[in-house]
Amino acid sequence: MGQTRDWVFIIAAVSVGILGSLLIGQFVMISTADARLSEYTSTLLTYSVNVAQESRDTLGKIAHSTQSICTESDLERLRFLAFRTEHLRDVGRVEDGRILCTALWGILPAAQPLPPPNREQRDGDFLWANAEDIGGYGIKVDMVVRDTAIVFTAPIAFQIYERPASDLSALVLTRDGQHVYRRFGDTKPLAEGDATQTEWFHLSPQRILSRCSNDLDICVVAGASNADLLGQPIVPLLAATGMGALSGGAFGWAALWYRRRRLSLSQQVKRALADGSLSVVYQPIVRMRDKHVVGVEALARLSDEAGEPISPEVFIKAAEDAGLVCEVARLVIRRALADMRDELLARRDFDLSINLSVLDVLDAALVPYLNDEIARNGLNPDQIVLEITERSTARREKLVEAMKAFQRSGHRFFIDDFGTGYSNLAYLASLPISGIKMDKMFTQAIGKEAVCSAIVENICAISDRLGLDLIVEGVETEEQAAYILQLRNDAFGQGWLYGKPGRTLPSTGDSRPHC
Ligand SMILES: Nc1nc2c(ncn2[C@@H]2O[C@@H]3COP(=O)(O)O[C@H]4[C@@H](O)[C@H](n5cnc6c(=O)[nH]c(N)nc65)O[C@@H]4COP(=O)(O)O[C@H]3[C@H]2O)c(=O)[nH]1
Repeated sequence: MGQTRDWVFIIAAVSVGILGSLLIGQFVMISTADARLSEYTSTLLTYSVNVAQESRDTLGKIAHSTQSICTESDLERLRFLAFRTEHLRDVGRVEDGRILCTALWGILPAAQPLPPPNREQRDGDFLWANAEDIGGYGIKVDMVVRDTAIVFTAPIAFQIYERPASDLSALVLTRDGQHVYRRFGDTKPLAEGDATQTEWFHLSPQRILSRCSNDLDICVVAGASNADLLGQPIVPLLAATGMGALSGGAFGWAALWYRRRRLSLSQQVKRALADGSLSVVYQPIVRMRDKHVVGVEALARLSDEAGEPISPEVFIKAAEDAGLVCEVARLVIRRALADMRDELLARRDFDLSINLSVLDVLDAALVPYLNDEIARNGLNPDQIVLEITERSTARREKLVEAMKAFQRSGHRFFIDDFGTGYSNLAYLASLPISGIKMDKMFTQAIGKEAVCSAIVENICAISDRLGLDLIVEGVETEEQAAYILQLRNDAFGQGWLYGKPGRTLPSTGDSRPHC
């Protein structure tokens, strides 16, 4: 059942991955198409406006001429104007709807009647698009007439736009769309389309964009039709699908693995609590100047099904997440008090340090539990040292209150892993503590990293000034011990130099490692 559910989850993740990658692919395609379309529309509009502006300027110059029309001097001026234009083929004169003369043809032997115009503009200009058989030569041409002036747009004026890329098309037209100046490519989809389709939320593969001139009655509606991922060649399509399937599958597998690992970790803690296989080891704490053992730290141990040890930092976190950490604390307290009972009773200067998580300290039922266990074993509460590592400042006030409850019962607190996380100096002042444990990362940097050595010096000096005991963690070499001792002669030490964590109590004063 569980396996079937896992497979369904993986298949769902693969499907989501494929869908996601196809969606991303489609987004990439449309944004690329939109960028091309925007560029194409802008350049075509600019070009069309230039052509129209040249027509208008030339018409203005001819219409406002004071010359009598089609006289030799008028023709000379027309030729001059025609010669200077870039996008016009010819310019001329009309009267009563007939062409009388042009710069190119001179005076026509017979005046040529104009066909009815396609459009009359508000400013009085008449427009013809593709007017046929002008001059009787079978020529198709675009023309504009103003008063007695006529200009003919050069048929090749838009030549560079005549053959757009196969997926592009465009219409150059008036703002109301009634008069089309030019068509490029297959403009059928443009007539049917919606010019807002380049908005990001339109995933349509047919992209349409419309832009208009601010000054002239000219707009460009352009379209790109190649923004369809599914219409692409099979290889990139398969590649996108494969990538999506792979990433979806990998994500699904990783999520399952993470869930299983977390589940199994908390289940292992639960089982170990039930069958008692969660064990406790003890590491000696010594007075560094004479290596006299003054106490032990109880450390919880858990192994996986293959017998491999699981780091306490990992399973304690899992226990915290699964709401089991208070049970772990009770088991460690019960075991450690029983294991160390004889030594604690025999030596009043011998302490037992127990790690508590913040959740343990906040657990109001733990104080009576600890007191009951101490009383049951006939021990002194001041021989029990509680170590906490504060990693969050969020519940500081509550934490201080809870710590005071333990303190009232005679227990002492040490801040563990001092120098990491939030256990800073300002924090020290606010906590009811007897001492600090300097994190092993500083000890192990002694003689190697100048910055850490400086921190060690400061920790030694400040703890001394505040009257706090100092336990130095992770002492592995005589050099580290010597360095600490010249800073604080009364420091306590814990580390492999004095003894590794072991199941049994290290014998008093013995500095040899216990494994
Ligand atoms: N490299 C090196 N390491 C040394 C040396 N001397 C001691 N250590 C290791 O340093 C850690 C000291 O414990 P901690 O700072 O309280 O840090 C502890 C403590 O925060 C937590 N922990 C362990 N047992 C318990 C428990 O019963 N309850 C709670 N809440 N936390 C626990 O897990 C942490 C890690 O515990 P361990 O893996 O046992 O790791 C232990 C110990 O094995 C040394 O010379 N060199």
